Amino acid sequence: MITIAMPKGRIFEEAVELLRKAEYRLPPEFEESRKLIIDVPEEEMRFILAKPMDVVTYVEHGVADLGIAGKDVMLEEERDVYEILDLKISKCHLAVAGLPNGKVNGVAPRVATKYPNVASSYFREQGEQVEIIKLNGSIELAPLIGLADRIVDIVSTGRTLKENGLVELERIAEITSRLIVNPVSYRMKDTKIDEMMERLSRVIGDE
Ligand SMILES: Nc1ncnc2c1ncn2[C@@H]1O[C@H](COP(=O)(O)OP(=O)(O)OP(=O)(O)O)[C@@H](O)[C@H]1O
Ligand SMILES: O=P(O)(O)OC[C@H]1O[C@H](OP(=O)(O)OP(=O)(O)O)[C@H](O)[C@@H]1O
Repeated sequence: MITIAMPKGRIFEEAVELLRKAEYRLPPEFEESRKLIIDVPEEEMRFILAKPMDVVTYVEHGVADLGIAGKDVMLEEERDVYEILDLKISKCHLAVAGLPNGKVNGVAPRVATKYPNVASSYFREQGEQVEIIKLNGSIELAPLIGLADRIVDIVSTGRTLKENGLVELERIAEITSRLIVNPVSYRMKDTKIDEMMERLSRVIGDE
């Protein structure tokens, strides 16, 4: 039996589609129910459904053997898990954005973000002193309302930036979802995990 932590939200649908393409027989419960634990006995698999930021926690603690997590989450927190496969789904990038010709008042620009560690290390590497303001969502609001001078956030289509009159200033990192594994599970259940990697690798897109 193998336990996989799946992120609820936007990655979920693409991840389920990828698993089905790899010929894992997942029941309609995946779309239809509000259950947080879904057992698939014919595949000897158990799926647990978690918040995207929490998937790594379940895998690190070993209550899930595997998980699917955005690279953004992996970059934000150093965790004791192995990243074993780029699933090439939920593509987006992390970027610095702000108002066009936005002026900075004071010495250290204020940067609003859901990713305080990524933002701090990025600006440290740039040799720029900033004040980080942690938010949990609607990051684009911060410069509009005067909470921050810039933001560090996910950009996908660019629509949220555009519709809020913001512009991308610097690109920080390319993001896709990754298959992650608990180090002990990787040793104990290597045959089943390797088989899963092979099956997924065959159906992952090339772009
Ligand atoms: N606009 C986007 N387009 C594509 N992928 C995205 C986008 N925004 C985020 N992602 C990716 O999807 C992952 C999950 O995002 P999602 O919005 O579902 O969850 P969340 O914002 O962390 O959680 P919640 O909104 O439930 O608090 C992110 O970690 C990132 O890798
Ligand atoms: O470039 P786009 O295609 O417009 O996508 C980018 C937006 O998507 C994410 O937000 P999400 O929808 O997860 O909402 P949130 O603000 O609650 O995090 C991200 O934080 C951006 O705001």
